[in-house]
Amino acid sequence: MSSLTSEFSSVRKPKREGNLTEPPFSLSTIKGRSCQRLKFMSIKPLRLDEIQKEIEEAENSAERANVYCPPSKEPRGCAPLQDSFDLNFSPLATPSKEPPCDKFVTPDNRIPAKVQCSVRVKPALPGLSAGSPEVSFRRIRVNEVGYVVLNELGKGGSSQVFHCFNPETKQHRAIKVVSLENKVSAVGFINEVKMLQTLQKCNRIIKMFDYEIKEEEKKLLVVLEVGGTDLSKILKESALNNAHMPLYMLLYYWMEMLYAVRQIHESGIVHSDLKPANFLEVEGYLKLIDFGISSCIQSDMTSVIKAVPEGSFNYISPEALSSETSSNASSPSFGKPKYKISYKSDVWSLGCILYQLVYRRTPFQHITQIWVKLSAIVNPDHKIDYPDAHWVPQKLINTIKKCLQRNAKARPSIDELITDYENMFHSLV
Ligand SMILES: Nc1ncnc2c1ncn2[C@@H]1O[C@H](COP(=O)(O)OP(=O)(O)OP(=O)(O)O)[C@@H](O)[C@H]1O
Repeated sequence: MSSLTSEFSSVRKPKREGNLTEPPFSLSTIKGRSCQRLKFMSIKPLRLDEIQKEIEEAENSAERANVYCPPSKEPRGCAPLQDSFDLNFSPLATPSKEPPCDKFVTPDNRIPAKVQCSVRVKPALPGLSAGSPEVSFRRIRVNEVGYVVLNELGKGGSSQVFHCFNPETKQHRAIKVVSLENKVSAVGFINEVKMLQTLQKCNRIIKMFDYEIKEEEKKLLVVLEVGGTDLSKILKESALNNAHMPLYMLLYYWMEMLYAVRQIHESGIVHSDLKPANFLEVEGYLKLIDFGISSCIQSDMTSVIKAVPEGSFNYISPEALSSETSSNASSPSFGKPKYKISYKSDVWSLGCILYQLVYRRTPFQHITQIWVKLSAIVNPDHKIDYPDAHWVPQKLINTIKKCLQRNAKARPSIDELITDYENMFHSLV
């Protein structure tokens, strides 16, 4: 953990929850991938997260059935009553049998329906008669601020996100609990915290209120504003309906994505992993989350060089898969592959998402063999299919075509896409 600690020490730790604003950082890192295995691949996807995630999820499914509980003082499951938060509600009726600690019971009044608490009978505690129920909550402490865990909001490769409640301030928060066991993905999460700090002034970026590294437990806890559904879940639901997404919804999501990405590009940041799961609905807006592999671009540059390909397979740009090698023999990177990522790489990913909003699949999703898929993405002779889509204006299909050009320079900028969108919108109303 020593290298991790030093990475983190460059990030100022806020004492208490508050508004975080820090100067930009210029760290470019890798997240969640196996560099060793990549050495043996002819086409090297920089990011094997999807595959790794599935394997890890399968391995850890039993463990993840339980919510996070700091291991130090309390046994997994129930905390002693005196440590519980006073939420000012009556305990539940005594259950006839002692339920297992991990079984949650949901009280039906005074607290939100989704609140989960554990109940066990423990006789002869001060103030409680024998057989009285002990009601305690799963809790998470971040920099001495206590939060009650309400329910799980989502999972990532090495993280769980919980809906939490601060009984003192009565505020709802999302707390991301990240395992730092894997040093490679830990670097990505450190990058994410730094990027989030940089972007706190932007209203289309998820708000981060606080964070803490629990070194002994090898956990990073990040306190965020609570969002609703992410765009991938919205798309899945819409696909289940077996109907096209209504045009007004489609345009709304497209506009929201453009405004969110414009904010990061204006801040000199390339996201590099734009996909529906990384756009979260918060109070009617779409906000960006997950900056694990994003990079700062210096003001006098237009691109950044990466050592390995990065991004999710169905949204990754051709340039993130095509390596160039340095021809300068005196350069330390001589002979090593380099991948040139620019703002236009995000535009490609946005084009893939817009394609998915229209056609309910991504442009290369039908190619199941991974290497065939990656070859198709980089191959200019592979023509992307644009079936008839009479339910959307042709201008929208043209926008997708402009975004999905293999020549990154030919793609429009975010500002141009916003102008296109506004013109199209005005012609529709
Ligand atoms: N602030 C939030 N409010 C509500 N839900 C959230 C919030 N943050 C994350 N989630 C949910 O949790 C899921 C996982 O979060 P996130 O993408 O940040 O994790 P990750 O570990 O970085 O993921 P990945 O492994 O894909 O990089 C999201 O897709 C989303 O559904």
